[in-house]
Amino acid sequence: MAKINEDLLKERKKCSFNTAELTHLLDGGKDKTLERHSREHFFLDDPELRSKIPLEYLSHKEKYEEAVRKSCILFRKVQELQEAGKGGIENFREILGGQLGSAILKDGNPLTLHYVMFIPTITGQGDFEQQAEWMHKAWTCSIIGTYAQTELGHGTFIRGLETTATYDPKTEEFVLNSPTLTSYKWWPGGLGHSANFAIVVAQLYTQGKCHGIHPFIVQLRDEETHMPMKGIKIGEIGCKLGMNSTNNGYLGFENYRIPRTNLLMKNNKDGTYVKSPSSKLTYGTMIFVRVVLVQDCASYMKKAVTIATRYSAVRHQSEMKPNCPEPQIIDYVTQQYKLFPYIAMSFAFQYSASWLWDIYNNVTGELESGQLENLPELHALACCLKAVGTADCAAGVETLRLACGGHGYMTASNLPSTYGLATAMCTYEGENTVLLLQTARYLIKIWQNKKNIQNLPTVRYLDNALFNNRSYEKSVSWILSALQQVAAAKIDLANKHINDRVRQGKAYEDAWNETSIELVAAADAHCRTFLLDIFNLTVNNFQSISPELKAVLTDLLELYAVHTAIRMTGDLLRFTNTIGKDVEALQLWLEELLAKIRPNAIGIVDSFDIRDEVLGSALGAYDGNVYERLFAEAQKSPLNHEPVNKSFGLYLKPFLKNNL
Ligand SMILES: Cc1cc2nc3c(=O)[nH]c(=O)nc-3n(C[C@H](O)[C@H](O)[C@H](O)COP(=O)(O)OP(=O)(O)OC[C@H]3O[C@@H](n4cnc5c(N)ncnc54)[C@H](O)[C@@H]3O)c2cc1C
Repeated sequence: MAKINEDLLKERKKCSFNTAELTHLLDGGKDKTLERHSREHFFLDDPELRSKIPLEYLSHKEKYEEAVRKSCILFRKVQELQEAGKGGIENFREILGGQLGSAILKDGNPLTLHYVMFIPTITGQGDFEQQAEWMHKAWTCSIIGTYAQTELGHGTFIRGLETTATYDPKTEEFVLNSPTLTSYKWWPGGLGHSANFAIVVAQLYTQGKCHGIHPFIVQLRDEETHMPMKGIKIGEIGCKLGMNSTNNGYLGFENYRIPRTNLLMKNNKDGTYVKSPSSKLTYGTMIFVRVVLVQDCASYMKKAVTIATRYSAVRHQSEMKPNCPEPQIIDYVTQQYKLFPYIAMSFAFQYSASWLWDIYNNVTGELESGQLENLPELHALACCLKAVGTADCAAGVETLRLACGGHGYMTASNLPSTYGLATAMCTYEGENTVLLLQTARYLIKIWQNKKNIQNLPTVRYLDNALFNNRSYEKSVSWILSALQQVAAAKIDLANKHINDRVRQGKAYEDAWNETSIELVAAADAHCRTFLLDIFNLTVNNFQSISPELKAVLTDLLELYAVHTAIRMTGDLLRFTNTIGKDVEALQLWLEELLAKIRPNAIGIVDSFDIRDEVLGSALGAYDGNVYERLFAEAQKSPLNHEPVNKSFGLYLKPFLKNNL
């Protein structure tokens, strides 16, 4: 093993708790940690899954080809695990998500949609015969699918999609068409050149009537030659801010015929179809993906914060006192403020994600037995957690990148591509503002009718939070109560403004739109109370952990609470009993917590136990040999493989000589 940087060695000695204890707690037990290690060993120690040349130096085409090569090996290995009886959802979670997935395929996986959307949609929306026909082929990867919903002209508003599927009773087929340029499918991952099948969402026409959007299974390419089928116009959409190997594609149809049985829904022979009684079941897949995204937020945040915190311990800069040695940058309080709140936030995301996961499983169980009452509450919560989680994660990764100064701007820090992955999450699977408005719609409904509110655990607090008015005290419970009061007041005010506007003669929809800035803020505040509430409950419920670890987790909980409160200072002053003196007290408390966390910062990020291959960063490796690693990475630049580049002879030399 390489020599460990002296500063990191000292930091590790300072740590007041057992890092392995925290690792096991985060993994859900020692056996889970061992299971994760064995999975990491299985994937990360396979030389075939390493790239010989850093992705950044490959052309767009080469990046894609390398990603397909690795994806195939990756999924073959998953199949191997399944055949050995070691299959489980965790393998898919890890290799598709923020840990192993982004370590092996830094710029995205062109086959992800096959597992994340194609298979779940067939499971969720195909009838028994359709599942029998397609699931085996899909699971064994004899076909590769994607999910084609978004079009050039419409993403959020799916009822506005323009692709048509017109039933032809003579041949018992649907005829697919893209009547306009804006009706071209645009964005689906893997659609460009990877998938040969897709779930296509299109407007269903039968007997001259439109029945709205429906999902169809559509073959895109020949299973042998991979040539596009006749009537299919297909390609890749081009370069993006990040995720450049996910092969996002476009797709158009010209009188393309598919069998009637490819409509994913029970429909009878003559095409007069019967709508599924429980279309709400499709919410299940959407909620599932959002739960996974909140987990990914925790993963990306842990990665970024590990990189930036280790780097901050190794990096020395400037003088704090004249003629004293340059301090580690982690000793600047402004630096601590850029790092530690995001360490705390990783915990908040992880705890809320696991809470959401448990509730999701309960509600899915209820759905199967026909109970739908708890679905709206879960849906509202999943929407706002996805929106607030991804927005905070993207902003956090960017803050952490800036915290690494110039070196954070290097792709070798792995912070730029982590940002690319994080910020994409703000848009896909429901654009964030739109999702917050969906949560707001639920909150307004609850506000207007509080009859059953005590049976709804995530909104129960709204019953009387408007009157909390607790005088300041230095406790998480006070902050929670104040945040709840803010959320309630914002919902109340937005509700009042909608009603005022309606009273002035505005249509409800216009009143809603005119109030939507406030509605989004109300949903955001509601979500932040939830994140803090769950963090608080989780830490308080830990029974069998050591007092040293409990103390660290309490520091992080308090930091998360105070940081949230300070970010909402204006709201606290406006809607609660808080006065200027209390804000000053909060600020002092924040500074006190930063100082308390300082000696344990490296220990905490070490406990995340993220392998160097997953961090993929010259700045964040366990050994802290930042400068050596940066130098080694620079040597990989193809420009450094020859002492003089040909552009000298071609352009520079004539230019220099002309200027003589
Ligand atoms: C990396 C990436 C991968 C993707 N992968 C897929 C995929 O595999 N399959 C697929 O089908 N799609 C995919 N998409 C598309 C994605 O689902 C859409 O981009 C997303 O749903 C947002 O829709 P939009 O682009 O039409 O944005 P728009 O809806 O046009 O949003 C633009 C702006 O309008 C605002 N806006 C829109 N509607 C409202 C409203 N009702 N109220 C207030 N404001 C509103 C939004 O807040 C936003 O600010 C992907 C997108 C990205 C970035």
